[in-house]
Amino acid sequence: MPKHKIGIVGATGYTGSELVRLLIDHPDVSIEIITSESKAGTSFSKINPHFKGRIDMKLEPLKNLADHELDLVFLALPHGVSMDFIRDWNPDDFRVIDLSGDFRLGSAEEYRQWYHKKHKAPDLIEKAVFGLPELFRDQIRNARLVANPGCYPTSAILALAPLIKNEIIEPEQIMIDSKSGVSGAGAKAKQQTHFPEVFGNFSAYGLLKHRHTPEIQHNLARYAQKSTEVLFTPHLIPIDRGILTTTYSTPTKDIDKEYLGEWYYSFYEKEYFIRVVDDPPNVKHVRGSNYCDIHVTYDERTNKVVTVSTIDNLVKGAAGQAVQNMNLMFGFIERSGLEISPLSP
Ligand SMILES: NC(=O)C1=CN([C@@H]2O[C@H](COP(=O)(O)OP(=O)(O)OC[C@H]3O[C@@H](n4cnc5c(N)ncnc54)[C@H](OP(=O)(O)O)[C@@H]3O)[C@@H](O)[C@H]2O)C=CC1
Ligand SMILES: CC(=O)N[C@@H](CCC(=O)OP(=O)(O)O)C(=O)O
Repeated sequence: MPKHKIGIVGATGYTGSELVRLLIDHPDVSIEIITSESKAGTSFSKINPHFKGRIDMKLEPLKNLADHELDLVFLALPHGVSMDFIRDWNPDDFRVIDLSGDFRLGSAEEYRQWYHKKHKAPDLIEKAVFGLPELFRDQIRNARLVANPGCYPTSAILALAPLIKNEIIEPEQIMIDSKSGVSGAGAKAKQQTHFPEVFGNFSAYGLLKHRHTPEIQHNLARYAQKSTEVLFTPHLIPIDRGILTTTYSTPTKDIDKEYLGEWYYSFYEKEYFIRVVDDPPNVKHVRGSNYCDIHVTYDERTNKVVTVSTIDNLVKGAAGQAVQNMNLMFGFIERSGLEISPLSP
């Protein structure tokens, strides 16, 4: 079978480079074009010397996309920039997986409220499918536009879905506390992510107003068909990649700890990338891989269900999940190109 032709827009960024890393070894696709505006004309391996001899192709400007007959384009662009591209896109030309947050929420109004910008392609919001394969697999298969989830929402939604689906917890009293490595903030230099600011430091940010709050609420509600409310606090920690998320929720009924563990095992039994684990996982257990490790327990003293989950923000939290979505959209084996063992220690 001829290989499917793909393009990666924003290939100089962290998630774009990670897409290149995963897709050069994918058996069923060929990378036809990788783009950058600032580094167009430069070879990819010149910017990323670890790819020398692996992928030396030149970065091209976005406008060259039209010179290629593509089956699918990954957009690894900042939010706000993605919707400019998608606004002018003809869905009959190629399918799109957007790694930004532009199409993950429920409406243009919600987008304006949390992103503080007017949405430029509001009619496409409803047509986009939230690309969390474990929960929305059937819709992803037929989608022309997939909104790849944010990294924090991936770790939180996967940890909470079994509890919400089976009405084990109150869906409107959920606390979520997440910690992320610095690559979550992207490759562009910013003061908050500058080495002297981050090294030896640990800080909370985006308190009460981080845009992943509605993303988690909206997509959990969409999955479980009930309204949810979460209080989400992200933190920046001095590691390069990885996210650890802890959730606290109140049970709706008496809880049997053993039943809880068994329910998680059975809920994710067929999911290759979800590992339900007996002890709290750490970020090195998933580093470089597409796994999400999840631990669940119950505290009788405070009557709270607690989950701890970990992902690599650039893989299951971004590029790996995008490849998993592409595999579904093209009818490939879902884990094709993603059977990567974690790098720990
Ligand atoms: N980092 C992470 O862990 C995660 C990121 N995401 C999302 O994925 C997307 C990409 O993130 P990330 O890779 O971290 O970001 P980076 O800042 O590392 O990279 C952004 C890329 O976008 C390109 N770009 C920036 N502005 C423009 C523009 N105006 N026109 C065209 N190209 C532009 C840059 O190319 P150049 O400057 O070379 O032209 C660069 O290749 C974002 O929406 C982010 O929120 C989602 C989940 C996790
Ligand atoms: C550490 C850090 O800064 N993380 C990013 C989240 C990365 C991500 O998933 O962002 P999108 O929703 O924009 O795709 C942040 O909090 O903005």
